[in-house]
Amino acid sequence: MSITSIEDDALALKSYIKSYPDFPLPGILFRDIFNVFQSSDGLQLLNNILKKYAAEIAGKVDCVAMLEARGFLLGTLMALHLNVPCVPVRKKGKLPGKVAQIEYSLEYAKDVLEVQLDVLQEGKRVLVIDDLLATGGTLEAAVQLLKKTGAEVVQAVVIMELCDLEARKKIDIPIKSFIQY
Ligand SMILES: O=P(O)(O)OC[C@H]1O[C@H](OP(=O)(O)OP(=O)(O)O)[C@H](O)[C@@H]1O
Ligand SMILES: Nc1ncnc2[nH]cnc12
Repeated sequence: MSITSIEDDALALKSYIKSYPDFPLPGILFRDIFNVFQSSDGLQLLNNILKKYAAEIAGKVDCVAMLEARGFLLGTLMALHLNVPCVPVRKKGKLPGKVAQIEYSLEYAKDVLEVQLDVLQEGKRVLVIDDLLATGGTLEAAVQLLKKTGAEVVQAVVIMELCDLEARKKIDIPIKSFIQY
C-alpha cells in the first residue's frame, strides 16, 4: 500500500473526474466517476482510498449496501477490503424474491428503491456506499429502506459530495466523502 494519506489520494483522484455541463438535463453539472475507471492509475488510486478507509473502520461493519448503479462498483471493492458481504439496493422491479421498497426523489427524477429481504437481518451493521451525494434523496431513501429491514445503518460513504446542496442536513448518519465540490 502507498504511504500517501487518504486526503492526498483524494486530491489526486479529483483530477480523474470529468464534469459534463447540462447532462442529463440543462442546469446539471454531471460529475462522472467512470472517468476514474477508464484509467488503471485512477482505478488503483480509488481502490487504495477505499482500502485505507476500510482499515480505519475495520470491525465496525457487517455488510455493505451498494446503491445502483455506480455504487455497485464501489461497494464490491469496499466489501472485499472490509471482508464482509455486500447487497445491492436497486431501482424497482430488478431484484427477485421478497423485497422491501421505498419511493424517493432525487436531483432530477423520482423513483423507487428496493432491497432483498433475505440478506439483511435485525441488528446487522450496514455501511451504505454510492458514487455521489447531491440532494441526498437517494441516500436518505436507502437509509430508510435499510432501517425497514431491521438493519442498523452505521456509516455512509460517497466518493463525491456536492456541498452546496447540503444533503448532510437531512441525513442522520455519519457520512464520509473523499472529494467535495
Ligand atoms: O443525492 P441525490 O440527489 O439523490 O443524487 C445522487 C444519486 O444520483 C446518481 O444516480 P442516478 O439516480 O443518476 O442513477 P444511476 O446511478 O443508476 O445512473 C448518483 O449515482 C447517486 O446515486
Ligand atoms: N451532478 C451530478 N453528477 C453525477 N451524478 C449525479 N446525480 C445527481 N446529481 C449528479
